[in-house]
Amino acid sequence: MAMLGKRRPARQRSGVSGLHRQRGEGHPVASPSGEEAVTIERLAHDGRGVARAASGKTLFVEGALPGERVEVAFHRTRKRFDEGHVRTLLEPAAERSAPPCRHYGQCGGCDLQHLDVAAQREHKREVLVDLLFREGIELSEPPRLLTGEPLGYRRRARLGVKVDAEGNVHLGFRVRHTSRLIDIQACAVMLPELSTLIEPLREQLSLLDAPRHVGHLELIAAEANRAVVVRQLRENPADLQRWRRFGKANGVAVACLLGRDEPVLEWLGEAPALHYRLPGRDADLQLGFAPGDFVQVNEAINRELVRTVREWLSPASGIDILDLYAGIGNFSLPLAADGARVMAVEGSPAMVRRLEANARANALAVSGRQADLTDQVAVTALLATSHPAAVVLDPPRDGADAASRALVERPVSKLVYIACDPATLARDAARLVHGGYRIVRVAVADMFVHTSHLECALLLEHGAGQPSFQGV
Ligand SMILES: C[S@@+](CC[C@H](N)C(=O)[O-])C[C@H]1O[C@@H](n2cnc3c(N)ncnc32)[C@H](O)[C@@H]1O
Repeated sequence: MAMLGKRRPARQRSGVSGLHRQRGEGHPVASPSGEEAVTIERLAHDGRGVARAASGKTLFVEGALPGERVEVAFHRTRKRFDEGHVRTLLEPAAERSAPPCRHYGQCGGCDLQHLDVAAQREHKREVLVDLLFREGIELSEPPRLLTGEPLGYRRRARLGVKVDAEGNVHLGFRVRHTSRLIDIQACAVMLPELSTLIEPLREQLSLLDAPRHVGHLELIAAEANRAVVVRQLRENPADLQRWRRFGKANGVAVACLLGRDEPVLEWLGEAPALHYRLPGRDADLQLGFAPGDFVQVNEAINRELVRTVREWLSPASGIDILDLYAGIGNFSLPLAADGARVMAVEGSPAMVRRLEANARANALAVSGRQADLTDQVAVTALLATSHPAAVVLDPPRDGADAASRALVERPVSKLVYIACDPATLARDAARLVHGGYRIVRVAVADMFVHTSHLECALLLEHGAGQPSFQGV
């Protein structure tokens, strides 16, 4: 039986990771046009190509892939590295793929569309492996990949709204690294039923008295309906009336998030029942949510993630599980349906209420608690009072520094750690492994296809006995 997560002294590996160059060496040369031409050696964690510049410095190149010869346009010089983008593609890599979105290259949303999807996934696996390696954890098996459809997967998106000096209204996403908006007509990674709202929304904005008072629009697709949340910075009754008409004409629920400092949500019409479904042991589970609640953005991958957590914890025997950073019960409810007794802890009081309502609606005995999980004393107290056999930990990007310390102080037999930031996951995993846990399963979920972001999950075990890793 292989040990998946092995401790070794932490050391730097390569400085960058991901796909490695396939041909040529990284020597810089001056091209006939006088631009600097380089061969890309590998992909950085953020999806940029990495080469060595003529100056000897490391060069990060947006839009470049390992093995490619590219002419680079420099846009920033720093002390230890330079940054640029591809001016001319001299020799493309075999993995280069035609970006599926017409806004690629300008829109800052998807930075990996030029890379074949299978290679994107391989890169994401390597990023996680590399980050763990740098923390002193060497995996003996590659992470399991959880994949879904590469396009049309986003069930939520926030579009920026800006009015320029000429009074033209812009609706779209930010240009990478800037606050500028690029107008978009459609989005290839949004669910089609959301993407088709973009043009009607642009037209609607142009009809408003005060489009400058709209900060952004949030588009939400639920199981049975669609909603648009208008971030309305200052009230305008005539515009609210226009939004009501927009909702009726387009078959979407419209809400206003009104006010600057402490905005209040108001539905312009009957509040819709927003929910999504998850498979449960005996029947589907229905999870209600409200705008502002955290909801995993990719429904198919979320289902895979939930299925994986259930499989790893196999809670049919009625074990006690503590779900930390529980949201509206995305993991708590399916685990409770499998037979576990779940205590679910979440920081947002509104989401705790929603979680409890979801548990009641699905006839499941999940107890909800509100707590700040960045408080180590609070997490230790939760572990002491609930005596869980297993913990699920799904923190935001900052990771779970306090919770991982508490989990070392009061170990549990099984711990599933889910993360949208692999760097903070690797940091916390190092503490847990140092504190006596072993990594026995690893998964990378391609939740954000065509971007360099990744979701990942670890199963860690504590206590006697060898880990029972059986392959991916
Ligand atoms: C990545 S989401 C995961 C939610 C849920 N597990 C799911 O899969 O939908 C992280 C959750 O942590 C909550 N959160 C953020 N900071 C927190 C804190 N300091 N204490 C407790 N919960 C917090 C957020 O409200 C959010 O629901």
